[in-house]
Amino acid sequence: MAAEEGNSRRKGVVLTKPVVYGNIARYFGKKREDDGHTHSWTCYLRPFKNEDMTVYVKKVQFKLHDSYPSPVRVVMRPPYEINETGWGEFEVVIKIFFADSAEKPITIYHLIKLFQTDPAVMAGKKNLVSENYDELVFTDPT
Ligand SMILES: O=C(Nc1ccc(C(=O)N2CC(c3nccs3)C2)s1)[C@@H]1CCCN1
Repeated sequence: MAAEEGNSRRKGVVLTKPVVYGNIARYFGKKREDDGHTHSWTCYLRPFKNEDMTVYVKKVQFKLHDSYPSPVRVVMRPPYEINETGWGEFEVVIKIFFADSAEKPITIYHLIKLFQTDPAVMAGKKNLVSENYDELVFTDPT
């Protein structure tokens, strides 16, 4: 009988990695003359608790709107974030690639939020924060 093929997956083990993703934004106070941009923003993927994500993340790709130069931005090391400016809200596609090549990449969709009714945010006196909590779940990890 052929020996059972070695399988390095740890059956029945589930690893959960809590993360936060989203953006902060700040109104310039007025439209920028040269390009019409009105806000600076940072789109990010962070661990929910302080931990080194490089243990299990190989790289994080942020796909911006095609009107941005080099819209596919790859971040190899923390902080996994993109700093940009703009004038409107659009969807960023965040794709997480894992150190374990057996793990398929995970895709997260985040709408860049710039506008909020809070007067301090509207006046550019306070950052807007738009973020979500999620958990990356690995079953039978290697
Ligand atoms: O706003 C929206 N889409 C946007 C896509 C890109 C935006 C932006 O802010 N920018 C492009 C970027 C640059 N262009 C040239 C150099 S960088 C600055 S906004 C939609 C339209 C209706 C509702 N939301």
